[in-house]
Amino acid sequence: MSENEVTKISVTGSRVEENYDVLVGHNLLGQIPDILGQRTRRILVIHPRALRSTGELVMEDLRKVGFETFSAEIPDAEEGKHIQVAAFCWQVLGQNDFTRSDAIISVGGGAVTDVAGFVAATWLRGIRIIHIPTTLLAMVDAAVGGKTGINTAEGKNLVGSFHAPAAVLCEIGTLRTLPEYELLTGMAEVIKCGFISDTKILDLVEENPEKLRDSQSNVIRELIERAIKVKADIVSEDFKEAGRREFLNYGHTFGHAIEYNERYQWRHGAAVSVGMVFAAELAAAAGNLDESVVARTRALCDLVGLPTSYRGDQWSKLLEAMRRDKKSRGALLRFVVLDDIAKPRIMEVPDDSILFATYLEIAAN
Ligand SMILES: NC(=O)c1ccc[n+]([C@@H]2O[C@H](COP(=O)([O-])OP(=O)(O)OC[C@H]3O[C@@H](n4cnc5c(N)ncnc54)[C@H](O)[C@@H]3O)[C@@H](O)[C@H]2O)c1
Ligand SMILES: O=C(O)C(=O)C[C@@H](O)[C@H](O)[C@H](O)COP(=O)(O)O
Ligand SMILES: [Zn+2]
Repeated sequence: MSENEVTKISVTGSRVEENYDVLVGHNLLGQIPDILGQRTRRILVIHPRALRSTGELVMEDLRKVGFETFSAEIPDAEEGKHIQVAAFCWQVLGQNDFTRSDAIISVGGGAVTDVAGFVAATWLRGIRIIHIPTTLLAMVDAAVGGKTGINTAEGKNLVGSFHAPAAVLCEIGTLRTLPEYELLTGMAEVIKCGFISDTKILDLVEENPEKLRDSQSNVIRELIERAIKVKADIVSEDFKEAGRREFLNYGHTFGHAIEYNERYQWRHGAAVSVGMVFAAELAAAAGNLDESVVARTRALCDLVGLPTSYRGDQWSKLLEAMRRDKKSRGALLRFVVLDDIAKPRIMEVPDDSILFATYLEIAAN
């Protein structure tokens, strides 16, 4: 594929507002006027400080084609996924008379697309948002499926809504400034898509370890597109997570508990990496997954430089956090597990003892 080619991956939900395109490539901002249409006058660009200059470039481009622009600079990473940050954005929208024909653009990683998406979902009960994800993780996952959310004192992503974006513009060039560790944590969600659906992703990662640190490589581009296709396909079928969408939560029950327990000092992708090893060990302990898949999970995460173990003295706190997972039903914990690669299913765990035994498998000494 030539570097300048733009790839379009469509999400095709059952309702009109659940249909949108994810574009991957370079120089995509020119698409914005067509996506928003002629009635849009005002655009709020939400970004963290680290993306200030990118946000300014986006606003400059928008002004040139006649939009009135405003910006909301928000705290970095998980600090941004807070109700007070949403309230600050609502204030900017209110003070500048944003109407239902106006729009928001998010510029940043998954934390920004999550909170900006939540602001868009709630302002006037819903206005349009275009995501410009600037991390690998946000390109392949956070910006794509219309899940928006903020954290509360009790847990991760406990408040949010489903609100599809008008479009997602994955400008590959924005990854040039992304620190290497952030690129690699994004690989956790890419590998997740490999385990739940597209085996070729796992082969590509294993065969090209040296390319994984080069955000502009053809391998990263192919991984981005394959992971987006996995997510777009699932979201098209089950936008509001009534069934198959739960598979996108592979590795997240334990992963979110780590993030919460670490007060968000661990990156999401790093926590999901340990969570995938936990889920693989759980399925193996239940006698449903071959040990070779557990070993492959550990080897892939190791290859990418992602963690595969966690502190061994935190069980009761982790279990308490996992009870608040959205897949729980009453006292019943539910995990996404694999019967094999690309064969995910839900496992209901009525008894904590198998979970504790699994915890011992991933506990660091
Ligand atoms: N809604 C969903 O479906 C979904 C899916 C996956 C993850 N998430 C959420 O996404 C968040 C994790 O996203 P993330 O890993 O992108 O982390 P992040 O948004 O915290 O960004 C990581 C860091 O990279 C910096 N950064 C971002 N882009 C940059 C760039 N181009 N150059 C330099 N620095 C840059 C950010 O400022 C931040 O410090 C979590 O909150 C997770 O819950 C949501
Ligand atoms: O899109 C989904 O659905 C996912 O589960 C994708 C996950 O990677 C993502 O981290 C999501 O935010 C987790 O959602 P939650 O419902 O467990 O909060
Ligand atoms: Zn995730």
